[in-house]
Amino acid sequence: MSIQIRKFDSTHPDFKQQLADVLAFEASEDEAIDRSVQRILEDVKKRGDVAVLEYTKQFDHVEAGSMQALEIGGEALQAALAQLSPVRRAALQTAADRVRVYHERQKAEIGSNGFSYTEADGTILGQKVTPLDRVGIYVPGGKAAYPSSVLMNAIPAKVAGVQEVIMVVPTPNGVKNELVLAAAAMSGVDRVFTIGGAQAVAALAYGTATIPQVDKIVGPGNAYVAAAKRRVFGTVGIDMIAGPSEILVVCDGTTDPDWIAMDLFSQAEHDELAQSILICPDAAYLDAVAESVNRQLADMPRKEVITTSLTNRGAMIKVRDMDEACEIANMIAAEHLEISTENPQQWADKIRHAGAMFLGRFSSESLGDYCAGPNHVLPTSRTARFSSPLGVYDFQKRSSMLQVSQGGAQTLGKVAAELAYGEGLQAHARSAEYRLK
Ligand SMILES: NC(=O)c1ccc[n+]([C@@H]2O[C@H](COP(=O)([O-])OP(=O)(O)OC[C@H]3O[C@@H](n4cnc5c(N)ncnc54)[C@H](O)[C@@H]3O)[C@@H](O)[C@H]2O)c1
Ligand SMILES: N[C@H](CO)Cc1c[nH]c[nH+]1
Ligand SMILES: [Zn+2]
Repeated sequence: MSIQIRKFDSTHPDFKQQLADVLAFEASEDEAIDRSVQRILEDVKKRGDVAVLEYTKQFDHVEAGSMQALEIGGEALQAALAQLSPVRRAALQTAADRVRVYHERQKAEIGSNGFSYTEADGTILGQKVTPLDRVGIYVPGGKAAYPSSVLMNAIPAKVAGVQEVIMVVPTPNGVKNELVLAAAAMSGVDRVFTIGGAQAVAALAYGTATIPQVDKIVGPGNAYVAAAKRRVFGTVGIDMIAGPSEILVVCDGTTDPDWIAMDLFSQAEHDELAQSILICPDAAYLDAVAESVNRQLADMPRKEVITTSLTNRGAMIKVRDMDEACEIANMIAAEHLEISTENPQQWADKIRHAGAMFLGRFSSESLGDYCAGPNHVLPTSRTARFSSPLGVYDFQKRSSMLQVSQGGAQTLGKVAAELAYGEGLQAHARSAEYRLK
């Protein structure tokens, strides 16, 4: 099996259009997914647990007599943790500790006490920060199991002070991943249901007889999960659209081509719809990476997923220079951007849009996926132009606080009444005027 990754040259007159085509999902595929997700959401909203059980049978091949049978209790979670080998447990603990330290630092940086200030007349204005009451975390599980995603979702929620974290994770053919369950125990998840896809998102968003409705749903998933989150937004909060994984490598042509080929594989192996792109000013280097891709493919267990992903959604782009590479990187706004160059900071300074930036040859994206500390739940499909990594801030909300003194009511009352009359809103005006002396 060999891979032909499409090659592009930024000097080609149609390059902008070619790039747009590379970045777009097949529109028809997207619409078909959205239509089927809409049906599933409506059905779960109407029929609750019964519909979730049916879809779980259809998509995950798990037949359960009741939704309770799909809940994994606290004891089973603790047992999974206890049964890990010492080496694996230590690795999980190290990752969890590093993720916690990073998010505690983030919480300290963004603040959780709000603020207030007092004006000369005694009026107090400010903002109160409150953790969300109950959140749903989606942990993907269709093609691979993601213990690391349990940590990345649950730890910032608990650091923020969320009372109740409800996790959903599909278990295709009923196969439970012990490391996923152990990670749930380690990160303090409160309840776990083995359901996935749009039906799990619907159950969390609308609530069923068994699954409590949450305030917000966070976490990554495949295109069905992403479409479902998009549709339930408004009924519940969502963090972002974190769909099929993406990696963009900007390289100056001096990193070992085998390293870069493997970095491209690392995201391609997630999903047929994952996207891996390499940009470099050196055409010979792109050829060397293409050769390495085909040489190393033979050793990859997930060959078929990698091949489909790289063939359909992969790209190699020859650019004039590194400045142009950064411009294109900003247009792509990838989930992960590796800047594999000498002095990477000078190029990072030119990047405005990326979910996470990995600077220098030793910062492989995979370290961020598991244990470096920053969150691996990141915006995909160019939404890094306006979205941020999952963080403590996603599990907090803010309320404005106003305590107007009698003196303040005099000054503000006149201003408010004048503007209210201007808007034709009598009650607003009088409500302010009643408090004037
Ligand atoms: N952006 C991030 O932070 C991040 C992190 C980890 C993983 N990921 C991505 O998460 C995704 C995980 O995908 P996955 O498939 O392994 O697991 P998943 O849990 O996201 O999806 C599995 C579910 O998809 C549903 N499904 C599958 N085929 C369907 C169909 N034809 N119709 C309706 N529903 C269907 C099923 O309900 C199934 O339970 C990958 O794309 C990976 O790249 C992203
Ligand atoms: N790369 C994924 C985010 O796109 C996260 C992950 C988990 N495990 C391996 N990788
Ligand atoms: Zn990954």
